[in-house]
Amino acid sequence: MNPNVLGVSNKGLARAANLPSRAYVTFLAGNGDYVKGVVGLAKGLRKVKSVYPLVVAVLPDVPEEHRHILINQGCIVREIEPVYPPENQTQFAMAYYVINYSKLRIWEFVEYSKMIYLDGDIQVFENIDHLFDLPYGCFYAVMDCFCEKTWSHSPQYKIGYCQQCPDKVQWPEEELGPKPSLYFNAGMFVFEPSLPTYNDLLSTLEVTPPTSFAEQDLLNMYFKEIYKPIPNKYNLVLAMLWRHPENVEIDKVKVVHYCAAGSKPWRYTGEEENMDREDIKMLIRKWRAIYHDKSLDYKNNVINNNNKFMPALSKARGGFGYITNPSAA
Ligand SMILES: O=c1ccn([C@@H]2O[C@H](COP(=O)(O)OP(=O)(O)O)[C@@H](O)[C@H]2O)c(=O)[nH]1
Ligand SMILES: OC[C@H]1O[C@H](O[C@@H]2[C@@H](O)[C@H](O)[C@@H](O)[C@H](O)[C@@H]2O)[C@H](O)[C@@H](O)[C@H]1O
Ligand SMILES: [Mn+2]
Repeated sequence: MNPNVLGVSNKGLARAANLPSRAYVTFLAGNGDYVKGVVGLAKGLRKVKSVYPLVVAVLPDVPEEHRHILINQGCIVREIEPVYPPENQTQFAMAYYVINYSKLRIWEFVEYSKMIYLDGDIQVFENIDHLFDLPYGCFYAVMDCFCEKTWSHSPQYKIGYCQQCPDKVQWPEEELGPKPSLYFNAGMFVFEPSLPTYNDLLSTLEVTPPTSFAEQDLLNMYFKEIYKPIPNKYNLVLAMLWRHPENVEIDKVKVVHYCAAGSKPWRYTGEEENMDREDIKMLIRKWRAIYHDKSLDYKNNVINNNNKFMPALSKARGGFGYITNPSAA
């Protein structure tokens, strides 16, 4: 019986069964090689024994074959419609950033009370399930860095100011007005799906002129009042290694974000600037070891649990590596 017919949502079922309705979520667009990033992420979460499923929000252009690869890796694949920004002449920092507005659809996944969003070019090397227990009502993410060329359009970059080292170059308030609010990298964040927030986000998008970092700029503006920075170890933006090494304790890093130019592990050649660094090569090796580890494939991790209750829910909960009955997956 579909729980909704009973007038009880999955979230209601989760509460009734005292199960937290939580999940990781990532975003996949196109028929290119980012699917390898998502497979790596799926296997990485399994390696660290996360108890929550990974939902993959896919655009319609993601081919069936890629969707099956992800389902066979234990992911919950959800198709979303694209979200486009208002007509604009913006030069995004990267032309493809325009598709990243579609990430905003994940606020519609209200069967989950809390989700952790992770870009497909992220890897989780240590369990971060505890972040789901952060207090409700805030938006948690790691602060970004303004020192890469991708920021050359910004006043911060032009004067050499970065929030990662706010005392190095003082922000000239009299000349440029108040210091910018803390700004997060939108490759990883802890959030609460909500239809009112979703509808308000999309309405805000319709009246907001697009800017260089697309949905990342919009999210920073929208959640400014409730944004709470979390430590860099939860989303190591690779540029931090050469821009702010004093802020990085590599042995304590739990999550690595392969966002620097040339650092996508599935297409890494080592030719781009900074890509011949020993720490980069080590992080690429770590990612590839997980990606190629067959023991981390979903089929090798099927665990029957005592699915005595909530068959609908347990399927919805679809543990990550914890399968109720394989045929139901
Ligand atoms: O062709 C693409 C480009 C991006 N993405 C998704 O959008 C996210 C954001 O893009 P990206 O990570 O390349 O941006 P960066 O963090 O490097 O600026 C990726 O991680 C993927 O999850 C995708 O699926 N296909
Ligand atoms: O669409 C905008 C994107 O903006 C962010 O990427 C940027 C940002 O981190 C800069 O600070 C870096 O300099 C740059 O390399 C990196 O690509 C997010 O990682 C990505 O998910 C997405 O939101
Ligand atoms: Mn990314």
